[in-house]
Amino acid sequence: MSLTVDQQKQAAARAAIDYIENDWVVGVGTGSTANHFIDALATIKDRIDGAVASSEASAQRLKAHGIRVFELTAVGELPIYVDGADEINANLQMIKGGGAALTREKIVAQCADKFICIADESKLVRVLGQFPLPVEVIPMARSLVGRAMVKLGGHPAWREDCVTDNGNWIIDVHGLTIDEPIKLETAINQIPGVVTNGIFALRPADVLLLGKTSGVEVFKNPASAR
Ligand SMILES: O=C[C@H](O)[C@H](O)[C@H](O)COP(=O)(O)O
Repeated sequence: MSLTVDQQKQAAARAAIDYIENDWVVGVGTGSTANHFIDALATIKDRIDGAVASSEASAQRLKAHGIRVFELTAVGELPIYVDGADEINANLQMIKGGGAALTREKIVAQCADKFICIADESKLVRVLGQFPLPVEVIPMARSLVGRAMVKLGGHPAWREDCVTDNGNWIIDVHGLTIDEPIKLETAINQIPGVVTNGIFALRPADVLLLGKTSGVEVFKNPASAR
């Protein structure tokens, strides 16, 4: 058996189904790996109550499968959140937002008791930052935030063709070596006009289901009690 990258994503997504208990409302992420998870969730839709989506795209896909989609405000807390990542390190800290859904993803993840990251093996890195760091900004703050990112050692690029589900813009910051993810996540979020940035270190994943060419490997966050 030698799984392709897409098969690795699908295998990780299917493995996440084992963590879903009856009558749960499931927090659902965004992206190609999360799409595999939504498709897998459809196979057990009769034993769950529904889902909370982290993007309009995921909400549409869930609804197309006949899965009930709740507003987060109607549910409050969630037992679980399942999502992909652009990069993840050994502490299960991540870069997310390649699909511009980072802010809603961070909000839904924060409401979840357990965060399961599903990813193909290319996403596992030693140090975060090879993938350009997405930062969601209020449009009028784009230049201000860009200059601040240069001071932090990055090379910002405006994702010109992108408006987020929240009506904001994305700056992708290249050239960062993120040795201290919590520190940088916190620092960037202090810049006026930043909605949030794509470092998920203050709230890392609890479990990583990593699809590899040989199958799925499970990593547990040693710092997590969940
Ligand atoms: O905004 C998008 C999300 O953070 C995704 O989870 C991330 O980009 C990974 O996407 P994919 O599963 O397509 O690699």
